[in-house]
Amino acid sequence: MVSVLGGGAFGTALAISLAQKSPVILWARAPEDMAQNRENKARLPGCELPEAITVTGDLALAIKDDILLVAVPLQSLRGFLAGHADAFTGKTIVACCKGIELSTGAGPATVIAETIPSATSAILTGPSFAADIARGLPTALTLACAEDAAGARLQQALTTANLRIYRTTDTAGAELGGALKNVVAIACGAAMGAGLGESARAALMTRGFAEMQRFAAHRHADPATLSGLSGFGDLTLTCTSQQSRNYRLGLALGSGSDFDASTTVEGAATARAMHEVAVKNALEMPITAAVTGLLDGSLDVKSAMASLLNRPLKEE
Ligand SMILES: NC(=O)C1=CN([C@@H]2O[C@H](COP(=O)(O)OP(=O)(O)OC[C@H]3O[C@@H](n4cnc5c(N)ncnc54)[C@H](OP(=O)(O)O)[C@@H]3O)[C@@H](O)[C@H]2O)C=CC1
Ligand SMILES: O=C(CO)COP(=O)(O)O
Repeated sequence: MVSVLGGGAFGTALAISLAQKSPVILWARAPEDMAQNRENKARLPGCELPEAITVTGDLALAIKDDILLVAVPLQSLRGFLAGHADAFTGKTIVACCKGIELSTGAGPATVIAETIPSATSAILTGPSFAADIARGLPTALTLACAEDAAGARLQQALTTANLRIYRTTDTAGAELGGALKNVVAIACGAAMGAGLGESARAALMTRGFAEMQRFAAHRHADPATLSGLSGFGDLTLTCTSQQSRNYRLGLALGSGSDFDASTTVEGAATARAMHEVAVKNALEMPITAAVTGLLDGSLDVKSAMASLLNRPLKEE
């Protein structure tokens, strides 16, 4: 059986999809409202929880299962796993989060390996809005697991009628694609919010993808992974849809409107983390630098765009 740990939008959507096949435990740290109303009104309104889902706040009950999907934000992942390290010993842990840790520069697969070395670690990533999955719309994701046999088992276990899962052993590539596309989505949102137009967005997506490939090469990821669902696929979705919170943060920055600071926006911390790694390693990441400047208030969109346009001319 599969348990989903984390009662946010994505965890709830995955539980709803998996419940088509077998019973699922959905653990949340505040489960009461969801358990009572059979709906995650706060994070995924309008999606009824099927009977096959048991909502619980009892982590010991949820961790009894073999396959544990962990859907908490990346910056909380290490603390969450370390806080229950004994219970996670020897389990199969699939991180369902996207980002790079601010304190270490590590992605989710590395965080699992460092905190629970006895676990089999994997990542589930790719272009998918929680609401689409929960509504049963067709979605394709990437399951990355360094151990191919374990990856194949997870691929079978997690595929549902509407969730088609591809697999790879390149965990570094999969985690970087999912993390870095959020930074580019903030840049694209900012350009659109400031009225710079769709041609500017296409340029940012393309040159942002070049930054993603550069960063991934630095981490010895397979370039082919970046061209797949977890990289190019998710970049396309996130940079073009107002369903994306990263894109919406960018829109707010670009248009000078308010944004609810309690929203989960993985790209904000990831931009800062990437920028730090890039500076330390002399990696050329101008869009990431511009997004970091927008986020810390040291740049406005006009000067951020000027900083990109005024760089020395180069070959593509
Ligand atoms: N939403 C989407 O469409 C998709 C999201 N993702 C990824 O999924 C991950 C989670 O995002 P999402 O579900 O959307 O976010 P939400 O903001 O909807 O929910 C985050 C959840 O994480 C819980 N949480 C936060 N910190 C902790 C902690 N320390 N211990 C336990 N639980 C914690 C929150 O609990 P509480 O409610 O109690 O605060 C909340 O239930 C992100 O990395 C995101 O990039 C991936 C694909 C699609
Ligand atoms: O990762 C996602 C889509 O694949 C969700 O995007 P946001 O976190 O920007 O909402």
